[in-house]
Amino acid sequence: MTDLTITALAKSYPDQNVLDGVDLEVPASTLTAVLGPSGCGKTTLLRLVAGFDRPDSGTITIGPSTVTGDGSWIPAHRRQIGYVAQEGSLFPHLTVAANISFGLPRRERRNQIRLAELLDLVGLDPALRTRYPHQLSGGQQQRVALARALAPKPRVVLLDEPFSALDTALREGTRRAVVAALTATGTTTILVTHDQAEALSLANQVAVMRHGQLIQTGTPTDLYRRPADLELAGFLGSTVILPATITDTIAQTVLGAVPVRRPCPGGSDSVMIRPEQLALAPPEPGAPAAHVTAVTFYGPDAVVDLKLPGTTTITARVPSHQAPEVGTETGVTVHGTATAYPSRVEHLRPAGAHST
Ligand SMILES: Nc1ncnc2c1ncn2[C@@H]1O[C@H](COP(=O)(O)OP(=O)(O)OP(=O)(O)O)[C@@H](O)[C@H]1O
Repeated sequence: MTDLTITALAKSYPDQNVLDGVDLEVPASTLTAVLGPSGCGKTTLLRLVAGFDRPDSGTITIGPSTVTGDGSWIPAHRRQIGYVAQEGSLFPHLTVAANISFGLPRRERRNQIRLAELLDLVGLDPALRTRYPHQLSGGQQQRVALARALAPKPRVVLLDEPFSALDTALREGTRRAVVAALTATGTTTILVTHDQAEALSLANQVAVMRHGQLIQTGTPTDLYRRPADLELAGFLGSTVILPATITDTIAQTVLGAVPVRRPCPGGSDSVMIRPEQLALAPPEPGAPAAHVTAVTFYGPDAVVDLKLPGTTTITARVPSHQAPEVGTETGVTVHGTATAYPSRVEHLRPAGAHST
């Protein structure tokens, strides 16, 4: 069941078209990440859904109600929406308990059981209830902000880059606590982020925004494995792009025959794989070997720069304990399938292959 539907939404400012025909369906009780670079229109989209701004055209429907468009306008406070901003949204002069209770209906503000439930939901120690925001870590503050947003049992929660101000150590635990609370309450959620790993790891559905349009919407695995174009492939992660001759569903590449996920309408002469799909092993006698030109150690894994016969260079990502020595020769095999793209000369190095 779809809980939130956005149709042909457009918004411009005097000097700029910010949203240009956005369509999005967010299924009930799921988390959709809207992913895009800074300035692409993510916050504008959230503000229109929340009812803080009006669009130029288009409709927004929450459950059975059209809240914007088709002659309807439901103000922000009647949309049953919770909003969590990047940082600093707590009232500095109120305790944790008072901040969270502020989100409760007036008759429930003294309900200590509900307050305890909300603290538990977001994984906060009840002892923190008497502290003020400046006495909390950034991660604790964001959990309080979420508890306050969830207090009135909203239909939809909007998260505007809620983890981006946290340092790496706090970010992971806070993300997990927030998603656990949203899942436990079955809340329909939109998260906007410019962080690919965050979108891919947290969301049920990812919608990628570019210049005010959603260019592809799908599950995280779909997007990562079958991005709509090579620019999006590179935005979502590192790529290995190889020239290929494709017959039916097999691509002949410098690394041998690789199965292709889907044929490319109009033909194709390049395929994309991810660096972690490359496995390195001692070269087979007679088989082409690659020369290891650099190894970058990242702890659990390592990035290995390889020069193939000719002048082609590619990059593999392997478990760090399997990384070969710089200067040695290695065999390279491709695991899994590749995605085919129409010829895009500008994405290829003069040598004919490329990895980012
Ligand atoms: N009130 C406004 N008046 C004029 N221009 C605006 C206004 N609000 C946003 N913009 C412009 O619209 C564009 C999109 O802004 P928006 O905040 O939606 O992007 P974003 O993707 O959320 O970026 P970020 O990740 O940096 O927050 C930007 O170029 C911004 O300068």
